[in-house]
Amino acid sequence: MTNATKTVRLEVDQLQKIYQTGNGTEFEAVRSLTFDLHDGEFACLVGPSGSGKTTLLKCIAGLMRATSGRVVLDGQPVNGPAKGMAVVFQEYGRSLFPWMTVEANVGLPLKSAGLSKAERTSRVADALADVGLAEAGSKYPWQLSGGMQQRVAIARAVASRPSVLLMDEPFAAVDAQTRADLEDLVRRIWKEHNMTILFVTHDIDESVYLAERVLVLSSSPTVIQNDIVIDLPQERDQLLTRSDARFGELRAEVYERVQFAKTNVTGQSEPARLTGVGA
Ligand SMILES: Nc1ncnc2c1ncn2[C@@H]1O[C@H](COP(=O)(O)OP(=O)(O)OP(=O)(O)O)[C@@H](O)[C@H]1O
Repeated sequence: MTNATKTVRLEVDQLQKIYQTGNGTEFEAVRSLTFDLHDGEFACLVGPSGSGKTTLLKCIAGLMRATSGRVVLDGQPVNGPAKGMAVVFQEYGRSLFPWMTVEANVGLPLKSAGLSKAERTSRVADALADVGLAEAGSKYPWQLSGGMQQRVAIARAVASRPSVLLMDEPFAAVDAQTRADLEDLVRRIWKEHNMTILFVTHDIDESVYLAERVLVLSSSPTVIQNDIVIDLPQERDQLLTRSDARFGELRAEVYERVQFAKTNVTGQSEPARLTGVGA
C-alpha cells in the first residue's frame, strides 16, 4: 500500500515556535514546518545540534504550546498531552518513578486512562514480555541496568497502544551494544504492532538503520529540508544491513544533507549534487 492510500495518523501543519528570551527578544526556533506521518510509518528526524528537534517533538506531543500552526492526531487537534500519543525520552532515569515497581510504572498511564485492573494486568504482562522483561515486574527501576530501564520506558509506552509513538534520542545514554539491541527491539515491536513512530536522533547511522523515511531539519528557524526514503529491505540486521552498499549510500546522502543544513541559511537552495535523492 502506498502512502497516498494509507490513513494519515499525524499532521504537522505550518508549525511555528518562537521562544521569548529573557531580555525581551525573541528567537524563532521552528518556522512553518509541515509534514504528515501515515499509518505504520517509521520516520526518523535528524538535524544539526540545536536545530529544534526537541522543540518540535515537544510541540507535537502537546507538552509545549506552538506559537502558530497545528498538530492533528487521527483527525483531532492536539492542544495538550494527547491520549493517542506516547513519548519515550532519553533520560529513562528521570522518567520512571523509583518508588514504584516496574509493573506499577508500566501500568500507571493505563490506570490514569481508567482501564480495569484485569485489563491493566494483561496489558502490562504483554508489554513487559514484548521488551524481554517478563520476569522483572516486581523489581524497582534502580535494581535494573540503564538499558533495562529504557526497555521499561518502552514497555510503558507500548502498553498504552498509542496511535503514534514519539521517541526523543532514547538510546543516546546507553552503551553501543545495548543501543544496537534496543534498536532491533524497537523495530521488532514496530512491526509486530504495526505502530507509527517518529524517532529523533542525532546519529545518522541509527536513522538509516531504523527508519523507512528520514526527515532532515534545517538549522533554526527550522523547516523540513529533506524527506528521504530509506529503501533498504524490511528485515534489518546489525551486521548485514550496515555492510550493505545501499546503506553506505544512504548514510552518505543523509550525512551530506545534515552538513549542508549546518551551514545553510533557511530558504537557500541546495547544490545540484545533493538534489538527486529524496528532497
Ligand atoms: N526555552 C528556550 N528559550 C529560548 N531558546 C530556546 C529554548 N529552548 C530551546 N531554545 C533554542 O531553540 C533552538 C532549538 O533547541 P532544541 O533543544 O529544540 O534543539 P535540538 O535540535 O533538540 O538540539 P540538540 O541536538 O543539541 O539536542 C536552539 O537554538 C535553542 O538554543
